[in-house]
Amino acid sequence: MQTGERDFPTAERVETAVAALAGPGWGVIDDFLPSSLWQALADSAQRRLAAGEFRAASIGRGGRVQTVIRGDTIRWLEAGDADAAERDFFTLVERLRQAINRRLWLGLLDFECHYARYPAGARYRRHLDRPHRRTERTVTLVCYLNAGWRAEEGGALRLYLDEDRSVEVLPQGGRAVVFLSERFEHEVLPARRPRLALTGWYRQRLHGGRVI
Ligand SMILES: O=C(O)CCC(=O)C(=O)O
Ligand SMILES: [Fe+2]
Repeated sequence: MQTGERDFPTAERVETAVAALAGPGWGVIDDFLPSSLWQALADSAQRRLAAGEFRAASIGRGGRVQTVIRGDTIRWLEAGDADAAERDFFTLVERLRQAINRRLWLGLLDFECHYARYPAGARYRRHLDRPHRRTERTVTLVCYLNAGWRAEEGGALRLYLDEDRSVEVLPQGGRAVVFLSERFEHEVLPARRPRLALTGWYRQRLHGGRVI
């Protein structure tokens, strides 16, 4: 951590995320990232976008680009070329990883994440991040990087809780959503303005295509 202010999320917010996963399996945590950090991350994303580092996202493993299903462009974060804000983010997600493992025994080994930018009108249709345990992805963490988002701008994450219930979460800067990747289908609704997020997954080990 570089500054006291970046020393987030506080133990309380980490605890909220862990309790959400242990209880309903999902949760929304406002101000999970302090404004200094999410704004710095938004700047980093814009810089990487301007440098041409984003690519159209594909579907599934080695999948094809299908913008009807998924219209965002992404840039994976790499520890090797991370800037100061991105390194702070890695420190925070490591803290949460350890807290989850202590409480939930999920055996999370690591974390992969990318920036995702949805141009106005783009969406990501209903899907599961971990279909049939075929991927290592166990816990999804999405952190939003958008200043002053208004409800009428759309772009909510719709999370399907069960057969008849869903919640819609606006991509407000600093807000995080966590959920168990194999349990909750979700979709990104189209927005009226570009929508930026840092999306990541804590992973378990896969062995012969199955989790051990
Ligand atoms: O940006 C979001 O709210 C969710 C993105 C998502 O579902 C994904 O990248 O798998
Ligand atoms: Fe997803």
